[in-house]
Amino acid sequence: AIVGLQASGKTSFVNVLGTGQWSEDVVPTISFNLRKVKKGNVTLKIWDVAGQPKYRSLWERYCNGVDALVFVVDSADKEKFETARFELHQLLSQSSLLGVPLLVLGNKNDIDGHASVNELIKALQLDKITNRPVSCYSCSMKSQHNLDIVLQWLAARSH
Ligand SMILES: Nc1nc2c(ncn2[C@@H]2O[C@H](COP(=O)(O)OP(=O)(O)OP(=O)(O)O)[C@@H](O)[C@H]2O)c(=O)[nH]1
Ligand SMILES: [Mg+2]
Repeated sequence: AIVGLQASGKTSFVNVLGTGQWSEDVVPTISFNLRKVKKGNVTLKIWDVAGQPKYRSLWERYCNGVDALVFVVDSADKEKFETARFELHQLLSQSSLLGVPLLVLGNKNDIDGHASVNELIKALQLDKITNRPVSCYSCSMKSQHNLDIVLQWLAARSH
């Protein structure tokens, strides 16, 4: 399941994974989309969940039972880090999601002044998450930077 605040780039991520192509042409998600992406011999079944405030109460429902959680952050929008931190820890406090591996993506690293991985770890208090494996990568859907290691991370959590 892919969650995170609105406009962080969740749908762009799924689009780039699925088509290999970047497009600016993306609309805010309403509720959720279920997407299937085949990469080599792995088929990813992805819940792309909407990030606007009114949809955030849905996140737990779509995260329940998944092999991995991906939390996408706009690393160039530092004013939203506090809200992102709050929503992430709120989600992880749900007992149904105990132990599920977490990948935090600091997206939009093509934009000047974006936060580094270390800044994200601090701002989102990722060091306080002790009840599951946690990884954090800086990436860009636009330039496709680090998409290869993101895909490797996901493939390693499949069964
Ligand atoms: N510069 C830059 N822009 C990006 C990147 N990824 C996404 N965007 C832009 O960010 C905006 C939001 O992208 P979406 O993929 O719709 O974001 P979302 O997280 O799915 O948003 P919701 O569906 O509302 O939760 C769009 O204008 C994208 O073109 C990136 O890596 N770099
Ligand atoms: Mg979306």
